Amino acid sequence: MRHFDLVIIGTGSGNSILDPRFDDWDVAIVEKGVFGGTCVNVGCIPTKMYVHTADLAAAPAAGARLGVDAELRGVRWPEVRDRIFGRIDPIAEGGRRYRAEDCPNVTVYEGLGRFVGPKRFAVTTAEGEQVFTADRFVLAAGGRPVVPDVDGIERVGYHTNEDVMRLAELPPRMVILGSGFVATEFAHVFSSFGVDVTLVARSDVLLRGEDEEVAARFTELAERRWDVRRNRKAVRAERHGDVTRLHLEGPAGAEVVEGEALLVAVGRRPNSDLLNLAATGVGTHPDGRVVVDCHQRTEVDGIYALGDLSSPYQLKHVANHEARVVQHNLLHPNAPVSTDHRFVPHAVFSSPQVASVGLTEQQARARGVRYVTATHEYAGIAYGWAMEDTTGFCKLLADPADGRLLGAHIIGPQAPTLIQPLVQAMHFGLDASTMARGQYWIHPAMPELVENALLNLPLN
Ligand SMILES: Cc1cc2nc3c(=O)[nH]c(=O)nc-3n(C[C@H](O)[C@H](O)[C@H](O)COP(=O)(O)OP(=O)(O)OC[C@H]3O[C@@H](n4cnc5c(N)ncnc54)[C@H](O)[C@@H]3O)c2cc1C
Ligand SMILES: NC(=O)c1ccc[n+]([C@@H]2O[C@H](COP(=O)([O-])OP(=O)(O)OC[C@H]3O[C@@H](n4cnc5c(N)ncnc54)[C@H](O)[C@@H]3O)[C@@H](O)[C@H]2O)c1
Repeated sequence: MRHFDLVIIGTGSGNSILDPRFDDWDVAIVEKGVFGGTCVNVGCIPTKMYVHTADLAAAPAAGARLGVDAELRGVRWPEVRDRIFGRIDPIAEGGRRYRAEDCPNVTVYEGLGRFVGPKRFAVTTAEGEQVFTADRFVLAAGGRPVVPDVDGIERVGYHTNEDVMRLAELPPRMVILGSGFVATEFAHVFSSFGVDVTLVARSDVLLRGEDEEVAARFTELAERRWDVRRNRKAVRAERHGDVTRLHLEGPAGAEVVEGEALLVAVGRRPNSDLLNLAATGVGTHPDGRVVVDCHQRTEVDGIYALGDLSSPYQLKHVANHEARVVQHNLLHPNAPVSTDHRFVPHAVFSSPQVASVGLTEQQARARGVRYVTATHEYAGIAYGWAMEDTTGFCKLLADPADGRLLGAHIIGPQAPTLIQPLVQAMHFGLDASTMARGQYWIHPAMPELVENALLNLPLN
């Protein structure tokens, strides 16, 4: 039986571990699907290529308020789709070819893999079952969309992020089940392209993980744009010809929403259940995440895990960071480094955009943390006037004792870019007053939003 120095399961973030320092290691890479994983193929990259295109499609409608009468004449969906995947698909194929043909120390196994004993792994490939052992494993098997338990849903031909970006044509109407990142980003994309979107939320607000004021503002704005059904439970799905009907239960009783397409976006679960981890003794949390310590080590010596398989964050920048930690710890097991998950930011590329880092106000309250808070609106800065923005704001929470930031939340144009200096301040322990007063802020640029929010904090 073949024995490797290292086996990597999953070619998303796991594939980035191998660099020239591993050239004298005998390595196997296992992939059941498309090379490159979620981010490049069905996640971050294509969605943001669609979001940018959607922002352009939505711009004419936004111009009227400013006295510019532009018109959207159409969106050439097949062209948009083929442009995007014309860039994406060759990356996956190139990545596969590089590992399979140009890396002499790497053996690629294409197929579903699982443990069949302690540090013993089997892959079902086109050539049959391959079984091998290794000293070290990196589990980077990611996650997959959750499909809720709704009667009939398997029969109606629902979509997920894995196929909705490749639709043959735009449907006239789309029902989106869910109200988080994926639901609100695709609602923006498809509605900007002219699709009538109905969003079905189980919760009272959309983006319920955000700071309460941000979630409330986002929900209010979403209701102006989409048909939003909140506090609804989907109970049954059925297909009539080209139309999918989703039966809901809500505060006002039973109702039905319908569309030519149904997109399911109710969260993702780790792929740990595919790996038969019990055979090698790797443990999982009740939600399926692989248990790791601060060095990304599982409970079994020599087996590491990273990314969506083990992380509560399900974000690519977190998976990348963890992959770098695993890379170091494979090379230097006696001097391991730890992951730093203190200030993990995220952004939702919907419309409006949302970005956040650190504690929300409801978390600060629940944890009994002492905090002061301040808000500044885009309408209160010069560039916000230029845009005639009336809905966006930046909200900060800070520690009254030392002025350090505890949390930052932005809803509005360029939020994912505007938040970055606040992420930096939190990481490097910069207090709000020094950050606001100790540097120039370009006038009249958008970061003046952050400057003013910092100055508004009631600190000594
Ligand atoms: C629609 C969407 C948009 C997103 N946008 C963003 C964004 O803008 N910013 C952001 O930070 N994050 C975003 N994310 C999240 C981000 O994509 C993930 O956090 C990240 O890609 C996880 O990387 P990973 O390496 O852990 O897993 P993956 O990239 O999912 O890689 C896991 C790989 O393992 C393979 N695999 C699984 N099980 C097995 C097995 N048993 N045998 C063999 N192979 C196996 C899979 O086929 C897959 O290729 C988005 C996610 C989605 C769904
Ligand atoms: N911009 C980004 O960084 C980005 C974009 C997309 C996805 N992601 C990552 O992918 C993960 C998955 O995204 P997601 O949007 O699928 O999950 P999510 O956790 O963001 O949102 C899922 C939503 O679905 C709701 N829900 C759960 N079950 C439901 C049901 N049966 N019916 C109706 N609603 C239900 C939940 O209340 C929740 O609000 C995210 O948590 C995020 O980490 C990130």
